[in-house]
This record gives sequence, C-alpha cells and structure tokens, in this order.
Amino acid sequence: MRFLTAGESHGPQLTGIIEGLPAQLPLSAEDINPWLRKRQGGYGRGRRMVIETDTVEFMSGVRAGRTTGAPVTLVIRNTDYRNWSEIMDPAPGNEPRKKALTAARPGHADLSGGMKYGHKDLRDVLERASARETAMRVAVGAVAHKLLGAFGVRSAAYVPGMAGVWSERAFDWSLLEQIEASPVRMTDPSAEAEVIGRIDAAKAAGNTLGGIIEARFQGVVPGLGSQMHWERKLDGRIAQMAMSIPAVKGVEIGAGFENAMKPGSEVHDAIYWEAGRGYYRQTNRAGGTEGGMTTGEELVVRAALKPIATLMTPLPTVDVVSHTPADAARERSDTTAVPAASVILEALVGIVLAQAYLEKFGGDTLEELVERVERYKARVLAY
Ligand SMILES: Cc1cc2nc3c(=O)[nH]c(=O)nc-3n(C[C@H](O)[C@H](O)[C@H](O)COP(=O)(O)O)c2cc1C
Ligand SMILES: C=C(O[C@@H]1CC(C(=O)O)=C[C@@H](OP(=O)(O)O)[C@H]1O)C(=O)O
Repeated sequence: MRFLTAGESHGPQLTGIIEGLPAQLPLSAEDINPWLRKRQGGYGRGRRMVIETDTVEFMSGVRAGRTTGAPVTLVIRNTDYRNWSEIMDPAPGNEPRKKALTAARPGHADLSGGMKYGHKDLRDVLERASARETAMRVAVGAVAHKLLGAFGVRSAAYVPGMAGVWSERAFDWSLLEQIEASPVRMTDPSAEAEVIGRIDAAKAAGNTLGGIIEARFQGVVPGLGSQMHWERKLDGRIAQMAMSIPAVKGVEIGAGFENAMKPGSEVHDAIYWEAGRGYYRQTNRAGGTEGGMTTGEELVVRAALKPIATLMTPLPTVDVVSHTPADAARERSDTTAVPAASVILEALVGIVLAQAYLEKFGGDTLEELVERVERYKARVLAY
C-alpha cells in the first residue's frame, strides 16, 4: 500500500491517493471524519480551525460502501480557500500578491525552502510546509486503521506532558473516554488545568508551546517488519513517519531514552511461555519492537514536539527581499498543536502498521488477508 498527498494549505483542496488496498474493505466517510474532527481539536489551536470543518469525499476506489481494489482518491476541501482564491490563483499575473511573506520565521520552513526553491514570496514554501497537509495524511491513516481493525488492532493517543507540565497519572486503556473528553488529551485533570492556564498565558504573551505525544497499539501480531535489512526495520519506519510530522524533533519506542541510562538487567523484558497464551512478557520497556520487528506486546511510540514557530511576539530575522533586519512574520497561527499532533501520530503509525500487514500477508480481498492473519496467529501460538 502506497500513498501520495497533494494540496496547499490555502488552496482549494487536499488530495490523497492510496494504491494497494485490498478489495471488500467496508469503508465510508464516517470511518474517516471522526479522525479529522479529532485532529482539528485541542486547546490552543488558532482561528483556522473555526473556519474548517474537515470532511472527506471519495473520488475513486470505493463503491457501495466498500473498496473495489482500485486506487482510492480522497479529497478534503479547504473552506478557507474562498478567502485566498486570488492569492493562490495558479494563473500568471496579479503580482506582487497580497499576503506575500518575506520576513522568514525562525523555526519554520521559510528560509531553507526559499533558498532551496528560489522563492522570494515565502508563501510558496509555507503553503506546503504547513501542517494542513496532515489532514489528508490522517484521512489516509483512518483508512489504514479501518484495515487494522479487521485484524483486531486497537489504538489510542494521548499527551503525557506539555507546556512544561507532566501528567501524574500513567496511561491506561480504561482512561480512553477521559482522554477523548480532555481538551489537551491528558489523563490527569490537575495537569490539564495547569496546562490550559499556561496555554492562555503563552497566547497572551505572544508565545507558543510544545510537548510530548504518545500513540499505543494493542493486538499487533509479532513479526511485522524485519531484521534482515535496514529499510525493512519497523522501528526505523515508524520513526521516519513520526519524525515527518511537522514540529516533531524526537521519537522513541518504549522507554527508549530512559533505557539508555540503565543497565540491561533493568531494561530488557524477560520472556515467558504459557500453554494457550504463547510467549509473553511481564514488562514492556521495549515498547513492542525488537530487532526491527513487532514483539506482539503493545507498541508504544512517543514523539517530542517543539513549540509552534510563528510567534506573535516575533524573534529577529532578515527580510529576504531587502536583506534588512526585520521582525519575523506574524501569520494567523496556533499557540500549541500538541493534542492534535497526538492524533496525527496515532493515525500515521497506523499507516506503517497497515503497510507491514499487507507486505507480510498479501491478498487481494479483505477476507483472504484476515484468513492469513488468523492462520499466522495460530501458528505463532503453537511455536
Ligand atoms: C497540527 C499542527 C499544527 C501546526 N500549526 C502551526 C501553526 O499554526 N503555526 C506554525 O508556525 N507552525 C505550526 N505547526 C508547525 C509547523 O508546521 C512546523 O514547525 C514547520 O513546518 C517546520 O517544520 P519542522 O518544525 O518539522 O522543522 C504545526 C504543526 C502541527 C503538527
Ligand atoms: C490548517 C491547519 O494548521 C495550520 C498549520 C500551520 C503551519 O504553519 O503548520 C499554520 C496555521 O495555518 P493558518 O495560517 O491557515 O491558520 C495552522 O492553522 C490544520 O492543521 O488543518
């Protein structure tokens, strides 16, 4: 299964094409739209999220509520486009365009992208660097999760800490409803209140905030990915996908960074076996992968998000047209997007897992795939 996305943040639409899905997968907009709603949420988002109500349309590959095996084309329209159609017009002329951006923002893609692609209106850079693109990737992720659901995988995303505040309450699957109800997707109401106060204060000060996000997957079969070659290692593929989320600057699987400072006896997860249960661990510090393969234990992926780059109290920069010192550009912006990013992480790691399932088990129809997965599960149990 491969996919491509296209579309500018303020263009008419985002487009995604997924190729390699099995036929007969039940699929409707209602499998995708709740993911899009969750991605738009979270305390600290800017006014753009009030303008958009992201919903998906199928343009190919789905008929009568199920996939046909053909490439699936997804579209999300940008409501905000009606305010940007002149600025984004592909026809020549009408230059210099309104809202041209020349004061490169430290921390955003503006300067590097401008130098690389030769743009002096840095809007030509930011339109695609923008995390708006993640709306379509989350839609693709929602399709991947539909497939994972058929294999018995379930997932969650939450925020263990942000804005300098750690949650005191560890994640538990019984807290899912509470996480969904939390405006910052945290498990701990007192941490949540503190974080909300800090977001308000940061916004008032023209500042921005980052944090840590985590996605978890239960019911993943052991042996996805491979130790045999670097590019097939699933931990590496997950890290690449996680790091590709805008503003993510660190990724770990399990207690990756903490484990590095401890002796092996306190890190590695002892192996046990029981008839009817097969192999299992009592700890999961590895976070669900060993040797570039899933272990069958819960997959735990964490990522670190830097604070949003656009500051309403801007940092010094240089204007790329005049080469004179300037205040960095102030664009309408989020104060923080950490809760949304946790949803993005969950969706996107789902894509990597769905790809790994499809590689290992193949099959042109969902039924064929599920049969193969079930047969493998039985074989693993007897191993
Ligand atoms: C959901 C989400 C929303 C974001 N919103 C903004 C924003 O409003 N303003 C901004 O400057 N950066 C925002 N970012 C971060 C930038 O897109 C990102 O920092 C930029 O593209 C540079 O890429 P890098 O940080 O990965 O190096 C957001 C990121 C995510 C995941
Ligand atoms: C549009 C989204 O996020 C955007 C990501 C973003 C950035 O620079 O990454 C900047 C902002 O764009 P705008 O200026 O249009 O408000 C965010 O709103 C979205 O998540 O759907």
